[in-house]
Amino acid sequence: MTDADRREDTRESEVGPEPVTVSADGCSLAFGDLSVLEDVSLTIEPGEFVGFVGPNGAGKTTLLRLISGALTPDIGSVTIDGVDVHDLSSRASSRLVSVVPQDTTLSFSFPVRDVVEMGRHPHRSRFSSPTPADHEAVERALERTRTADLADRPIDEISGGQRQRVVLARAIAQETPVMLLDEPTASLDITHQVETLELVRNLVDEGRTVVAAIHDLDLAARYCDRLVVLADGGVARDGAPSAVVTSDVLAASFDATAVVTPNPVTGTETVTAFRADCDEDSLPERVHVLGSGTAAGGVVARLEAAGIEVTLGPVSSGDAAAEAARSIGIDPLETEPFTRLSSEEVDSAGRLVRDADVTVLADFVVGTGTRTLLPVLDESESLVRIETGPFEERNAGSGAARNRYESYRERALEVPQRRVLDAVTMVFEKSQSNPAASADSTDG
Ligand SMILES: Nc1ncnc2c1ncn2[C@@H]1O[C@H](COP(=O)(O)OP(=O)(O)OP(=O)(O)O)[C@@H](O)[C@H]1O
Repeated sequence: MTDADRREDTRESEVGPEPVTVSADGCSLAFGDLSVLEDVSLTIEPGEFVGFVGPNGAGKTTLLRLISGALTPDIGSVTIDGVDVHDLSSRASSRLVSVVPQDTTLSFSFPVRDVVEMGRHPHRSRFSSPTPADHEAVERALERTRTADLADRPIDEISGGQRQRVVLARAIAQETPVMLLDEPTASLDITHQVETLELVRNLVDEGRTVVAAIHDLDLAARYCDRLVVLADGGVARDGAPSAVVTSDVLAASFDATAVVTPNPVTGTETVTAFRADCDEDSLPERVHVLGSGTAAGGVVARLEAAGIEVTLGPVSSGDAAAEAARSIGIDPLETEPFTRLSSEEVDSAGRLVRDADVTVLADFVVGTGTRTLLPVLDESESLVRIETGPFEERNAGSGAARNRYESYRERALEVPQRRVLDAVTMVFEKSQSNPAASADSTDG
């Protein structure tokens, strides 16, 4: 054993067993004149899965590279379990931290198994052959990433997504207490995205500390314990996904118009972002939505995200639109399903329509519950309608009421169904085409 190896081994034993803590303390870094990170401090606790999120160019990769020791901060330091990463030999640091880079292109043509086996190098002394334990670790990593069937293929002859899983396998075979992943799901199809993040989650549950830059906020919220938003050179927000993935944070850090609703299946935050292509000063202040289902729910969410005051109803309790509205803090005018509206309910609906600058009919159904509502539409200054399926099917058997509704349909500005989530744009178009918004509006 050389002196250098002995020094490395001493440092390795100082680092201690897993799990470990990662800390960045007052880190600043500039590339020439471009300041990328300024005074960034954060601590990642042992066994935590932390996601770095933020707009393009915010410094997520740069911070990961600071943590891995590939870059040195101009000011500040990064420590892993109290040891400055720059005091570690490259071998010692490779036994502590594995990295899956954003660009997984490799400049050689080795078989996949050999690439994964490279993850074992930090565990062996130079020039020694792989041990049975090394072989086992490699096979386990191939299995866990479902790349065993690729093991004999040359790395430069597999797809980008397959290569990404192989590079993750190499990092797993490295058996480090800390893993740094830069966009680990970027080239993966939807099944492999979920599979990969569940695998990472398992690695975390086994005690590893994982930090990953992730663009997909829904996936980040679903799998990470904690999210750190990087923006404008610093940590803009740091906390549990539910505290970080909010429309306010997205507006402030990503300059995004977005609505955040609970995913109906996972219960975690789901982000729906929209184009910001309207002149906000010309938008109506208040819009009433009449309708049901995901069409009405989507319109409500979209308008609310644009800062418009939105009302909804009457809508049957339990309807998807009512649920969507409530999840973003809007109280709909709710009624019993399949029952005639009371005169009070019709009056309330009339008030909401009158008070709104624009009324949106979103998959409005002319049924027992809603036919008494039709006269209320006369109160509307400006109608927009969206139908995401055949009107005839939805309203089959509605008889005379249906004929009456047809006249309102004709008056309404029709928008194609694919634009349900462009509700702001269409409402904007309507208010532009009808600036006076007079009570006797007959345009359409
Ligand atoms: N080696 C480099 N030399 C000069 N500038 C660099 C270098 N690496 C990154 N930058 C710049 O630093 C800034 C941060 O880049 P970084 O890759 O860390 O951002 P990111 O948040 O990971 O972005 P993305 O989401 O697009 O992957 C960018 O403006 C980028 O152009």
